[in-house]
Amino acid sequence: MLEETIAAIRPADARALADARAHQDRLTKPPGSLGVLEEVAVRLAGAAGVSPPPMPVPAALAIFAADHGVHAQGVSPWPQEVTQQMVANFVAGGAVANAFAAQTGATVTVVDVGVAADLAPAPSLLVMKAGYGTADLSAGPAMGVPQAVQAVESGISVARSLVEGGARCLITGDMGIANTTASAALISAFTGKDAALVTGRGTGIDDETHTRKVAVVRRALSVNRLGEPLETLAGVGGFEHAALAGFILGGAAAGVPVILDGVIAGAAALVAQALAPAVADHCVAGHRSAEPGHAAALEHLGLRPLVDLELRLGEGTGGLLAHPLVCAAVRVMHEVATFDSAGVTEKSG
Ligand SMILES: Cc1cc2ncn([C@H]3O[C@H](COP(=O)(O)O)[C@@H](O)[C@H]3O)c2cc1C
Ligand SMILES: O=C(O)c1cccnc1
Repeated sequence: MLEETIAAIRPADARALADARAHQDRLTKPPGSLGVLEEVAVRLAGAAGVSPPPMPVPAALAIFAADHGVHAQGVSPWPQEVTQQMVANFVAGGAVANAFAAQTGATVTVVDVGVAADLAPAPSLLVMKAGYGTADLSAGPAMGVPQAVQAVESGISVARSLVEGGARCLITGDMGIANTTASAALISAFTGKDAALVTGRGTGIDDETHTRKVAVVRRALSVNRLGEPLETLAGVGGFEHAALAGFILGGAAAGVPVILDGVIAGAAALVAQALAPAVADHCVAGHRSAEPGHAAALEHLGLRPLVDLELRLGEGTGGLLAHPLVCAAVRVMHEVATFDSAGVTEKSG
């Protein structure tokens, strides 16, 4: 399933890109006046292979939840059980992600890919466990490569079934106490940036905890074999990173744009990009998180974030906030008159 998905991902279509740029310049506005939004619409045209690209509605958020053995190293101030408690909150509709999803009309699907407990069944909860939390990545591999592949394929199948159900835009979400530690390790491994530069304060840690977190990330990078993308993922990643990488690949393979959330999605997108370099053509960076590793990941992916509101929450919140902007960018391509059709005189010279 993974190989087939990778093989189905096409780079941006040059003809659709050129058509979209030309169309932007015929619309009744000074060329370039919509700034970054013009580039967003052009990117979506390239990804879809047609200009104008389809409207990215309806949108579907998938929140991948998992626990982390590295939590035992004291890298997060929050107890591990907050992961499962927040899953219950998502399915009850009580989290920030639910409020933002309602605001933009996105559906919310929660996927247990490795929470360290059995959760109460709920209609919006999919159980696709690759394990009950990862092993401590600072002591050895977080998971086996077969487990990583299983979680990646879970993400692919969630993307596929959301698209089969009518979704025309996928938004990434995550929940997993201590997952900013695994994110920093993945980002350091894939970008080559030093652990100290990409390790942030997650949910809010003091200086002493931050120093310990950087040391934990360094240890993770030295005790694990970092080679093939899946080996690196299995060594220092989390089950939600693996599933998110699959979700991103699955959306791209299905021809549907994927709006990335924050640092966890950024780390997962690096895995996806290492497996299928063209995948970034199908992604939109929803926002830039306050986590320093996120900017490093986006730079490596060649993506420019749409929103910068100092968010540091995850769950998909930054991706959800960007969705109306992406919709507006595409709507312009469908609905704005051209100079010819509206009888507006173009600039001279
Ligand atoms: C109540 C609560 C809700 C959250 N929603 C997302 N996160 C975010 O914070 C966690 C990562 O930060 P760290 O690595 O510092 O533990 C992840 O679960 C992420 O999704 C939350 C964290 C908390 C505490
Ligand atoms: O960038 C994020 O998405 C993020 C930052 C801090 C904690 N959780 C998530």
